[in-house]
Amino acid sequence: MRRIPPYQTFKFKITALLVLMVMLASVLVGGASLVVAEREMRAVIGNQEMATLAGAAAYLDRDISSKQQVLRVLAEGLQATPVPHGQVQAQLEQRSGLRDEFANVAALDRHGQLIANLQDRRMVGKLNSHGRQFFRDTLAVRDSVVSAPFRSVLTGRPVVAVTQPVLGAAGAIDYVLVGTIDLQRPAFAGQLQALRGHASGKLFIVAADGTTVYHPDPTRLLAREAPGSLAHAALSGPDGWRVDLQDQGRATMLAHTRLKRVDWTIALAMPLQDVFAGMDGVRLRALGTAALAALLAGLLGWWLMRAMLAPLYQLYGRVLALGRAEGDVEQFNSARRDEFGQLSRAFYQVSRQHQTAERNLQRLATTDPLTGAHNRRMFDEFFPQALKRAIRAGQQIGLAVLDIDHFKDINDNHGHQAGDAVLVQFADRLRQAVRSTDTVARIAGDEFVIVFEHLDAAHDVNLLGEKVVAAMKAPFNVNGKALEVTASIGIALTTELPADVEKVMLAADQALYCVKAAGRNGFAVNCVGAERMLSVRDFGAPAKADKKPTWPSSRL
Ligand SMILES: Nc1nc2c(ncn2[C@@H]2O[C@H](COP(=O)(O)OP(=O)(O)OP(=O)(O)O)[C@@H](O)[C@H]2O)c(=O)[nH]1
Repeated sequence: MRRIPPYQTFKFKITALLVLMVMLASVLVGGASLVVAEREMRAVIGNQEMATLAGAAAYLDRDISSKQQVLRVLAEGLQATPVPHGQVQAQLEQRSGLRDEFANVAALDRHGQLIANLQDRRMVGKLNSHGRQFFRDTLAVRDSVVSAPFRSVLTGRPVVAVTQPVLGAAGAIDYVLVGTIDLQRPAFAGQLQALRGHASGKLFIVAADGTTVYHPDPTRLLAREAPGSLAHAALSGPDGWRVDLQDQGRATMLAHTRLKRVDWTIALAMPLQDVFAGMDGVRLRALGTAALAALLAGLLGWWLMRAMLAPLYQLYGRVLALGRAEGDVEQFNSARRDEFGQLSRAFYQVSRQHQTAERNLQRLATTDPLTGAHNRRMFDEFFPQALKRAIRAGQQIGLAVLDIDHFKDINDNHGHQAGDAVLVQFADRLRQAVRSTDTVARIAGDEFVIVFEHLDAAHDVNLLGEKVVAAMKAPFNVNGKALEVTASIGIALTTELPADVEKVMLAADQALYCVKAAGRNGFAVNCVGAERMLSVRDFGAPAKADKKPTWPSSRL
């Protein structure tokens, strides 16, 4: 039988299906978990960034607030003991702590004229800041203001200014103290840099008008941010974080919050790829786990399939053995309660039906349908073998050829059906007359044969002929009518003959011919017996009962 390629086997297909299903399930579950985890992680990271920014904003608010406080305390001191404008410079220089707090502290009279400058007293009188917005605002609100960032004329560095008006005795503004904060001073930049969190994070501060207050790239300081930039995005939305922005072609997470003391927004931008770098590893591990699970499932599936399909392979082996006539169909009558048991029992039933049909066919092929006796075909197969068996066993075998006398007349006078009924009864009587080991066959219309087996040498062969003749003595019952039926019988014996089928049959035929020639209704063992029978009839024995042959057999 043709061998199935391994990849076409049911086992392989089920295993492949199992592997695919496990992989699919792993990918689906893993993928869904990753999506959820990623979303959760975004929220966690976003909230972390917001907390960082809140800390940074609080730090800046405190810083500016403390600087305003320093100036306020200074202003209150100067108000308590008013000094002429010319001595303000000396007052400032006496407060050594001011240099730690500010890049520079200056004083402007009500017209914006520089009346004191801590960093460089030579500038006094040479500068007027009347046009500066923070100066005008301070005069307008009569209180401390924080300026927009600008480049200091005095230091050339980007700064913001914190102001504090000093009031005169009449309550009017006498002069304005201006403390500048260097936006590039290392302490300020260092603090903000430390707050940016992720290495690739970019922390920046932008004023409400779009001017950059702080940026890790010094060239961006004081620059106006264009619409579409991250700074613009931070200014345009409420405090919070988002992941839908691009920065230099890279998806970016932006968190931003407004300061309380000044109208600044502090923001932190980070490439999403860096934020979720850990997720790539998780993704890879999830994939690896899925592949490993699929492999294990495949191996387990293969092993399970082998174990589960073992009964099927056993069944297959039994069918093959049965095909080689090595097995018994009974072994398929399985008691298993599963599908394999069902299949085996179904095969068993079909095989049994097949066997029965075969036997019926065999029987039909070897049986005469009218009389139920064996037919010519069976006799032709059987007799040569019976002859051989008898010769091997050193036994005699007798072959009787029988012909119903004047059967044509029965047909003609009583009808064909009556003829059939005679044939059936004739066969029945023959079977009852002989032993069960003897074989009766109908070989032509009204011609029968009997094979007598297991005859020992001393057996009186005449008894065989007598038995058959006696069996036909009683009238036949045909449609309620009694009918006298006789037969002519020619018998041949093997011990007297060479073991040759043709010759045995010829001898029996010759004996039959002799009986017929002698007037029918009797038997002869070979020809001599027929002659004796003829002589009996010649002696005038008209009644059927008188025709019983009592003579000994002769030899050819
Ligand atoms: N009813 C019936 N008749 C059959 C059957 N087969 C053959 N016959 C008839 O049997 C008759 C046989 O006749 P024969 O053997 O020639 O002659 P017979 O009348 O027996 O004459 P003898 O043998 O010389 O006594 C024929 O008429 C056949 O048609 C059958 O199955 N049924």
